[in-house]
Order: sequence, then C-alpha cells, then structure tokens
Amino acid sequence: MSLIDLSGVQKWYGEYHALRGIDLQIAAGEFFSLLGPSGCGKTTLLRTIAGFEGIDAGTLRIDGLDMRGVTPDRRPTNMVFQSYAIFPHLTVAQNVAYGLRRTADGREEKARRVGEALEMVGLGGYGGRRPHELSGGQRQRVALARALVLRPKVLLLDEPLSALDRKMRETMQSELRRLQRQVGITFILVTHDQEEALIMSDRVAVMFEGAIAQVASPQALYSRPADRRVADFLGAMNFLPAEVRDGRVEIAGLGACEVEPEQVIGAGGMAEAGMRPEAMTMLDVQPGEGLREAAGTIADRAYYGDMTYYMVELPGVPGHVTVSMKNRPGSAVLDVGAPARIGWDPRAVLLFPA
Ligand SMILES: Nc1ncnc2c1ncn2[C@@H]1O[C@H](COP(=O)(O)OP(=O)(O)OP(=O)(O)O)[C@@H](O)[C@H]1O
Repeated sequence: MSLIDLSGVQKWYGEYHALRGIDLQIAAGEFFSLLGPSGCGKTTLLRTIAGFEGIDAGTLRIDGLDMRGVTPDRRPTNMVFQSYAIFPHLTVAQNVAYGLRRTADGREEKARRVGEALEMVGLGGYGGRRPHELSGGQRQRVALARALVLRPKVLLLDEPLSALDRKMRETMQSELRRLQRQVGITFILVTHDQEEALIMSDRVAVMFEGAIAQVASPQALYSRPADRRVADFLGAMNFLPAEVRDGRVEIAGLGACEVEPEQVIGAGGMAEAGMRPEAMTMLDVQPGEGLREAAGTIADRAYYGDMTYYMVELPGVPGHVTVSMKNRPGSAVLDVGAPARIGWDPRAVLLFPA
C-alpha cells in the first residue's frame, strides 16, 4: 500500500485551474521530488498534501486514511519552509522545541528529543546559539530539526535550499539525502532545479500546467522522457528535423539510420530527433570508434574547465546543435569558425512526434 495516494485531485483558485487531475502514489521511505517550471502547481500540490489547501475534487489518502476535513496539525506530515521561517529571538534549542509545544511530553523528555533532533542534523552542541550566530546552511538545519522532532511520517520540503549559495546548497543536498536514508521518513521535495531533483530523488514527478507529465526514476526520466517537454526541461537536448521513411530515419544534418522501437517516443510519421549533447562527440578532439560522421562548422564554444560545449552549425538544421566534451589533460580545444567533424551514435537518438 502506498503511504500517499492521490486520485483525480483537482484544485481551483477562483477561475484558475491549478491542479488538473493528479494521480500519484508515493511509497513509505521514498525520497520523492516534484519538479517543474514556475507556476506549474508543485507548491500547491505540496500544500494540498500538508492540508494547507483543500481540494475541489478527487481523493487524498495518507496511510490509508482519507484526509478530507483533516487539519494540517492532525496529519502525519510536517512542512519545512525556507530558513527564514525560524524565530530570530529564540535559541536554536527553543526553535526546535517549538515543534513540540503541543505534545504532552514532560520537560526532560522534550529536552531529550530536541537534543536528538539537533544531533540528527549535525548541530549537537549548537542548542544555545541564536539564529544570527549561524550560517545559512545551519539555519536551514534548524528548520529541518524543528520538523523532524515530531517524527512525522512524511516531511514536506518547499524549495528548502533555494536561499543558500551554490557550495552550501551542494553540501545540504548530500546531507539531506543522507539524513533521509538514516531516518527512513518519506521526503517530498518541491524544486524547480532539475539537477537537484536528479541528485536527490528516488523518483521524480515532472509537472507542467497543473498536471503530471511523467513520474519515474532520475535515470529513466533522463534516458526515456515521456514527451518532448520533459526531454527539453530535464537537461539539454538537441532537436533536429527528422523524417521516417520505409523504417529508416532521415535526420537533418546528420544522415540516415535505423532505430529500435524503444527509441521512438511518440507515433511515427513526421518527427523530430532528439540527441543529448554528451551523446555526440567532436571527432577532432576524441576519435569515436564505430560512430557515424557528419560535417559542420563551430559557431561558438563555451569553456567550463572540466567541459567544453561546442555550438555547431549543421547543413539544413536551423540554429545549432550543442556537443559537450569532457576535457582531459592535454585534450585540444577547437576554435570558433573551424570545420567540425561530429561523431554520433544512432543508438542515442530519440524520436518525437513533431
Ligand atoms: N492563493 C492563490 N490564489 C490564486 N492563485 C494562486 C494561489 N496560489 C497559487 N496560485 C496560482 O496557481 C499556480 C500554481 O502556483 P504554485 O505556487 O503551486 O506554483 P509552483 O509550481 O510552486 O511555482 P513556483 O516554483 O514559482 O513557486 C500559479 O499560476 C499561481 O499564480
């Protein structure tokens, strides 16, 4: 049985249809992410699960119980907001104990649970500090400890890392993941950052315009997106005009090839071919055994230290395709304007209906 079970959930804000028929099951112990562009409804969905928003149609069950009319404080969920949601005038320990204010535990038991929660998030010994004496990442951990101290079955996290700088964010991503494995609580994370969703989650739901486009593991989302929008939103993908004829695919700028049925995302006929930047290679930098060859011109490049991205013009292709190359010690960096020999693998092609 799923811990969280949504079926046909609809939500309207006046005239605006914010959730358009959500069916979703989340298992106990999962690290699950809701991913999508701004305004797609992920926060609304999270707040619906928490009970801060009612639903207009459909059912929401948690742990087998219908949540209709159940207030947030009576649900087995707890929500973590951004770091500024902690009280500046209380100490770290008082902030965490705030989560316990309605429990019947005695003073000693409360102190023990606060200490335990602070240990969990790596803040043992910080109980007496005030929020202004903490870093952004530490403040975020206080907010986490305050939610964990109640031992909810489900922890709901609404963009909890968005206020942190890049380095701190990366640290907290791996810490959150470690913490989730350790405590075994179901985590549901809202994020618009696709990298964050891929790194942290067991499964991800990709949302557009109030509906779920795909639910899958990070690997499955990336390698077999359900449609063009998912492919485009998750990582980079080159789209090339393509035509299917007599079981063969003619890809503009690259050439003809055969594809296996599992490489076809939609129905046949007029189509677009999708290729990830890392599925193509610059043959003048790195020879590719057994790859097909195509010729183009380097229109631009972006050097990232560990990677170089080449924007290559191909004949008959509007715009350019992006090819990413891992830089190895001594490997060449090609010049803008130079001719480019591209290597591509027909097995890395995905076909979409146009
Ligand atoms: N209380 C409200 N009243 C009216 N419209 C709302 C309300 N809350 C959200 N909306 C609208 O519903 C849509 C979904 O909002 P939601 O906050 O769920 O999006 P989101 O995917 O979390 O976006 P973001 O990443 O920008 O937070 C948006 O178009 C938003 O303007």
